[in-house]
Amino acid sequence: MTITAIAFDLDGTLVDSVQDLARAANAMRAEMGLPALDPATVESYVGDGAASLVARTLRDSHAAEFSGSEDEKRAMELFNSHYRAGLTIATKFYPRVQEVLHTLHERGVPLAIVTNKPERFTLPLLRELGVFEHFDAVISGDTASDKKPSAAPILLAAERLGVPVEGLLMVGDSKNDILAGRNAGCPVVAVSYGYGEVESLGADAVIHDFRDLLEFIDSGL
Ligand SMILES: O=C(O)COP(=O)(O)O
Ligand SMILES: [Mg+2]
Repeated sequence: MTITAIAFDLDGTLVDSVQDLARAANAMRAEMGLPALDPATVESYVGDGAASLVARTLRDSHAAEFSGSEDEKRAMELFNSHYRAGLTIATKFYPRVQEVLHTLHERGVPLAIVTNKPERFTLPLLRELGVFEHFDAVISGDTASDKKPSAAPILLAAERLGVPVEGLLMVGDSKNDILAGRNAGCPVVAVSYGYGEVESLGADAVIHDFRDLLEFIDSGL
């Protein structure tokens, strides 16, 4: 397998954003007269984009999906404004992410972000963390025709990077990332430290430390 480019998931893979997501969700809940949720509960609701996160944190239920009710619309507006005002208060890169991104960028490997987070958060977050310039394509949850687990955002990333999708490695922390990679026909590496349980989902490799990505890539480049 020859890897010519890499697409990274964002939340749970490059950055731990749970504290800021939980703060925004709880600020929304407080304004709606609801008690706070603990960050671990909010973490379990992350992965399918902001609308799902808002519906789930509003109802405190994994089964909740955004239906467009007046309550949900108000919750969405509140969440959006609180999260946009504090995208990187506590959000941090996981260990060794910056050094590996820098190494890959220096080597000239085309890099993309493929996240379910909406553009209005993804773009300023990458800028605030100082890594926006490392990426040749940024595909957010509302950039392509559909979100992960659809293949659409990965196919769009490959098109924008100008590489065949078979050589684009998808790196992610959740079932959605692995399924999207499989649906797109590209190799997949899962990280074990993120928000999803990935050990038995059929990724080509599961890594526990971000630096192990270099070894995986060097075996295929
Ligand atoms: O915003 C989300 O729900 C998850 O985002 P991710 O695709 O970067 O993990
Ligand atoms: Mg993720």
